[in-house]
Amino acid sequence: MSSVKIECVASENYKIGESPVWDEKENSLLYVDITGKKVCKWNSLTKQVQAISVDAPVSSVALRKSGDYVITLGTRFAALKWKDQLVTTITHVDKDKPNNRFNDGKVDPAGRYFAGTMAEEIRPAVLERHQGALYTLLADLSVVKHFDQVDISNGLDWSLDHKTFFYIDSLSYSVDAFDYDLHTGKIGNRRSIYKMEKEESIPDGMCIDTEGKLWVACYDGGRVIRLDPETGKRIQTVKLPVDKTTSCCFGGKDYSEMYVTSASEGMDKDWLSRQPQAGGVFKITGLGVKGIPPYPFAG
Ligand SMILES: O=C(O)[C@H](O)[C@@H](O)[C@H](O)[C@H](O)CO
Ligand SMILES: [Zn+2]
Repeated sequence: MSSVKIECVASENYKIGESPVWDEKENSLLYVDITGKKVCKWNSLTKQVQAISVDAPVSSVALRKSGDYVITLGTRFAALKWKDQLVTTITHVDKDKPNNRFNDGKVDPAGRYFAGTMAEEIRPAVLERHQGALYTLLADLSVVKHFDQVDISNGLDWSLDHKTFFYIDSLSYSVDAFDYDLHTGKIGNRRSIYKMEKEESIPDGMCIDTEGKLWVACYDGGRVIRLDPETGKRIQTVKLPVDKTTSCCFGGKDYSEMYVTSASEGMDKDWLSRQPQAGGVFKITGLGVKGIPPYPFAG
């Protein structure tokens, strides 16, 4: 049996750390601090963090085929040139909703960038309901809207055979599945595959492993849980030393390490003094399971 080890690799008390994504070419973990308005890069060789400040809440970052990155910034999809620290808008969504921002985003196996929106939070998980929608940015830089009435658009990933899309709208306390057509990028036949237990609190970011099992970060639950989408059962729980675990991805050598982001926003002094690593980024080793490389945006 492997023994699970957890280490805090970046302890900067980010406000809302999110969207971890492994950049193999750079031996680095990319992630964002949403309300801290920063895109960060942690170099696994030097252990140093580089950060680029942006002018709006930045909720996700993805690799790009042509090099560099794409991000969701406010209600915009934007291109990020790391070396030049240059951000250029690609396109806007939710133009009629000035109080909205993007949240989690991820690229599908065909290179489409999926990302959803939500109303700005008054405090964690408290916001005007049903304001969000799920979008895709296509390689030709056009945008498709899949559905609206979303509360907090969150974790997303695809099954290993690319026939299922997994999705979390946090306030439904459910992990959902859709049939997925990789050829067209269309989704349908929504159903719930897992309902959160009370102590797991709010489902947030999510990723898949090489065995087709889902890992879900539990916001206010201080853990990541491993789910079998076939049986709808939880098969593992890994607790972290912070409550506000926001998202997870695999990275490192052969994608054998898991990286977990967390938040500190919304915690009072007392809570923060009990959890000094709140807002940190964690590396979990010894899980005995690997992940798959992130797909780059095709545009
Ligand atoms: O990390 C995110 O995805 C959101 O932007 C956060 O704000 C939390 O998820 C939310 O507060 C809990 O639902
Ligand atoms: Zn999230």
